[in-house]
Amino acid sequence: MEVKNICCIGAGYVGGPTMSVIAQQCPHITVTIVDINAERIAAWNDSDLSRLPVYEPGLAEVVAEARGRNLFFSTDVDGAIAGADMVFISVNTPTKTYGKGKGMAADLKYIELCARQIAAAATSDKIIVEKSTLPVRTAEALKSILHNTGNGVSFHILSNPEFLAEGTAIQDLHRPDRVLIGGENAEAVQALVDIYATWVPRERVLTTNLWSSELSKLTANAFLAQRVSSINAISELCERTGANVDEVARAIGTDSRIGPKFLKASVGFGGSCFQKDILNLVYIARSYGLEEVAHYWEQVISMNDHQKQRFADNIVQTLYNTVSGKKIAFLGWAFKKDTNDTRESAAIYVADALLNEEANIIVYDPKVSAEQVYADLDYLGTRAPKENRRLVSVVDDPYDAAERAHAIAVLTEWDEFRDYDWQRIKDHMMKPAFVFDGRKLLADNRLADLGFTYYAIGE
Ligand SMILES: NC(=O)C1=CN([C@@H]2O[C@H](COP(=O)(O)OP(=O)(O)OC[C@H]3O[C@@H](n4cnc5c(N)ncnc54)[C@H](O)[C@@H]3O)[C@@H](O)[C@H]2O)C=CC1
Ligand SMILES: O=C(O)[C@H]1O[C@H](OP(=O)(O)OP(=O)(O)OC[C@H]2O[C@@H](n3ccc(=O)[nH]c3=O)[C@H](O)[C@@H]2O)[C@H](O)[C@@H](O)[C@@H]1O
Repeated sequence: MEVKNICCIGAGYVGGPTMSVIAQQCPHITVTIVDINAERIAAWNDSDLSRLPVYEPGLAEVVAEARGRNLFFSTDVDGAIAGADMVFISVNTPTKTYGKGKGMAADLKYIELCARQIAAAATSDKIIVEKSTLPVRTAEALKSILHNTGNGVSFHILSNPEFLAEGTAIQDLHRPDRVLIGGENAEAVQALVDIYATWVPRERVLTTNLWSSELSKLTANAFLAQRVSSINAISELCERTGANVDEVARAIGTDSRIGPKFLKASVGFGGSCFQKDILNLVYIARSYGLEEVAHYWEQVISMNDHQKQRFADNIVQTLYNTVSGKKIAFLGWAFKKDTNDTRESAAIYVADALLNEEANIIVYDPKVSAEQVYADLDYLGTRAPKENRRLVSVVDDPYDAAERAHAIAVLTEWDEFRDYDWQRIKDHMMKPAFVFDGRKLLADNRLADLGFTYYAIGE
């Protein structure tokens, strides 16, 4: 089965970069990425590459190479489905906000809509690839919809979860630790293996049954998040005992069974997926009556919520038990460095807790717009949008953020924060000049020697 035309439904953080790399690496395949969001598609087609809707180091170069050659962005979903041999589904699968499973289960309505649209638009046989992160056994539902509502053409369903991390998406896609493909039909599996094998060493392309592939994605995210919650739990103990969490992480990480990666203590993990996927795993376990399994994984989220809350609490307590009317400068709003994505960022929840105490917050983030900051706070619904705009301002110069601030809170580990003129910052702050480092980023900057009162997570 040779694939000549690929359609990807969903031009988001996954669909955009993933398909751009496939197009770059496979010039013989035409890749069309479609989305119902016309504004997003227009941004992907913008001749000014700095305006692509997703910021990822190296992405603009990949798009520049392939766009218009064999990579296309379009709103014509039906047309792209009809012309494709292989259709990737890469739409969002957020946590349900209503009905059964509210706050826990994945909302599969966008997936189902895609399946129905594929069934209606398809006039020839197709391979359908689940690229979105889905609950185990979703392929069964997809199969049922496709076979019962289609035009008599046949569909083979594959699971091909994506493991890229934001901020390093292009590097992760160029050199993945592994590519995972689950499926029942050997020919369909081979067709997708062949695409990846163009640039990924064959031994790194793993094939499994459908259900293992679907479940492996949720499991991978649960294990990764669990490591962050584990080191964050230890960070609190470090703060009480004089141990230093980075030293502990290094000491345990050199054990090859534990490994050094993903052991950086922080103000809490964010991002669109860790929490959503663990909640989904918990929901699935509970739906099979596996209460202990559900409870076990739930703790990863409880620890993360605790970490964000205690970071905010520490700021309030240290500032003499009141932040009312005080100016707190936030360095960073994105959920990690090198991305403009703010979904579930710890900064949102820390800000919310401080705003409940009537703090004034001034945000600086090199890649996040004021609009986005307000949208994130408004989405919580804790207070009126007008109130968020009264209490929070967003600036595009870090030194302006620090001006007359009572404290600085570091929420994202952007490299540039290390290189600031910290003496200049201190000179313009209220005294004592407090820094609360939620990323342990400035531990080597000798802020205490400069006269700051410096607190870092885990020391
Ligand atoms: N963001 C990440 O780093 C990763 C995300 N994932 C998974 O990938 C999936 C997609 O995530 P993101 O790309 O972050 O989401 P996103 O929200 O950035 O993009 C999804 C896109 O799908 C579009 N869409 C929804 N329904 C549609 C329809 N019926 N027809 C056409 N377009 C439609 C939306 O307009 C949106 O632009 C999720 O399941 C997520 O869990 C997996 C690995 C990494
Ligand atoms: O399914 C997904 O969406 C993706 O989720 C994560 O990727 P991502 O959320 O983009 O970024 P990570 O690097 O995993 O960071 C997640 C959060 O954990 C935090 N983190 C990470 C590592 C660490 O040691 N400490 C720590 O606090 C980060 O600051 C960030 O807030 C996974 O790493 C990807 O493999 C997966 O594909």
